[in-house]
Amino acid sequence: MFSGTSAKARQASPSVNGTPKESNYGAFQNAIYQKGTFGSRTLPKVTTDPNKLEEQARAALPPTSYGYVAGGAGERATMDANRLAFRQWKLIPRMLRDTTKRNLEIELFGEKYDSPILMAPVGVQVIFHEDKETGLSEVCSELGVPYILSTASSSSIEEVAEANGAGPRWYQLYWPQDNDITQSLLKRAKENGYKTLVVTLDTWALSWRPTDLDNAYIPFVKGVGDRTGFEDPVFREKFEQQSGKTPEEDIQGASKAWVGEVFSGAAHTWEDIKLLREGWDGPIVLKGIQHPDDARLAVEYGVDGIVVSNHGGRQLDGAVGSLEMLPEIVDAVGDKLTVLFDSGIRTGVDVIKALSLGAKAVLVGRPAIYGLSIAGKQGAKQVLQGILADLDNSMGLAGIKNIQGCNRSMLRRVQYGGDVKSSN
Ligand SMILES: Cc1cc2nc3c(=O)[nH]c(=O)nc-3n(C[C@H](O)[C@H](O)[C@H](O)COP(=O)(O)O)c2cc1C
Ligand SMILES: O=C(O)C(=O)c1ccccc1
Repeated sequence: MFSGTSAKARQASPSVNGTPKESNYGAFQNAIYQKGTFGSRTLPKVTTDPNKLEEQARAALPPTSYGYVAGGAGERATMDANRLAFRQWKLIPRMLRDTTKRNLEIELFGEKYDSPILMAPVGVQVIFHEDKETGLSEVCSELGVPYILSTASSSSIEEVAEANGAGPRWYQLYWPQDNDITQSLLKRAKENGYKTLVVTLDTWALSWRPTDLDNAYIPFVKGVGDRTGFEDPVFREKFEQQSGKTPEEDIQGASKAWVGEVFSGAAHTWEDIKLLREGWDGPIVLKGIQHPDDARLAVEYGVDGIVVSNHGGRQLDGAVGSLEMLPEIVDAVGDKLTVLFDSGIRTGVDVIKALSLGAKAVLVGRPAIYGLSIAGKQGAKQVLQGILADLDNSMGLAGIKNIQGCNRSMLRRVQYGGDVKSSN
């Protein structure tokens, strides 16, 4: 694989006495050119073109898995809106600022991170590649990218912690109805070194997803992606008491019970945030916020952060593009809690736009999963490295030296949106 941006390599240039740590994500770009020009000509198996990635993944995957990751809700109007929202902001580059050396470091909840990119929680990764969550969390650790493990994972909380090793990891909660089960999940996440809790609010029921409906494809009713539940001591005990069987003896029954716990009702309300606090002393981040008033409520209820997200257009169709809401939300609460962003990030420039509109960091979903689908964990690593290299390079070209340099003075809102996709 290409060298250049491993955590090890970057440890060679730590920040000393407050001297800014220099990024070397650009080494990845150089390595690709070198290999192609002078080397074995083993060019990247995974395309560097953001507009071709989805197509490569389609060729690599069974139609059901492809439909699951690439699909969205309804007529995909929210998915389109996510990309169009990015097209409406353009960068205004600055010159003669000597940005040859950049620093991409950020701080979230008192912890330093190498870059403003996190791996979004994505469930059932085994349907994309056998490397699944363990493999992806391993390469995220190599890149210093925080890995957010989904409750709907196909690897266990414990296995992922081991694969992720010393890497930063967060835990995403699909919030069970039963508080005993919730507390048990929080305890396991905490014991296994997950530092921040991300509570997803927008998927208390699955949306109308035509591709999956036409394929009649829903992995977790057959036990795939249900390990978190099946292995949970409290869920097991309750299920066994009720059915007289272990989850393994009655996979269908246990799947139904587990899906019922996490995806079958909107019983939670703002007051319930207190229940989460009982079992979690670390930072709590609410994922799926789109309305400034909900952001204000998040402040009122004392959470530490939010992810401005519409779940990558996979939940409510016809919803506003996620980036569209970001500036308003930042204006409403940006100094009171940490605002993160996702839905539609495809390039390094997208990252600059989201940060310039006030997000402190962004989550990347589908692109990394396409990489995983095409070439396993190394494929996912290439995609994430590519976005990091593009971010680093584009910051330099725009005249931005560090993350603080990403601000609204860098942006112009335009009327022309252009196509959702362009090709060359
Ligand atoms: C296949 C797939 C599975 C997902 N599973 C989860 C999940 O288990 N939990 C969650 O909070 N979000 C989940 N998401 C949403 C992502 O965390 C993220 O919000 C979204 O992918 C961001 O949009 P993007 O794909 O355009 O980057 C999933 C997304 C995809 C594509
Ligand atoms: O598909 C999703 O978007 C998602 O969040 C999910 C829901 C259930 C299981 C796995 C992923």
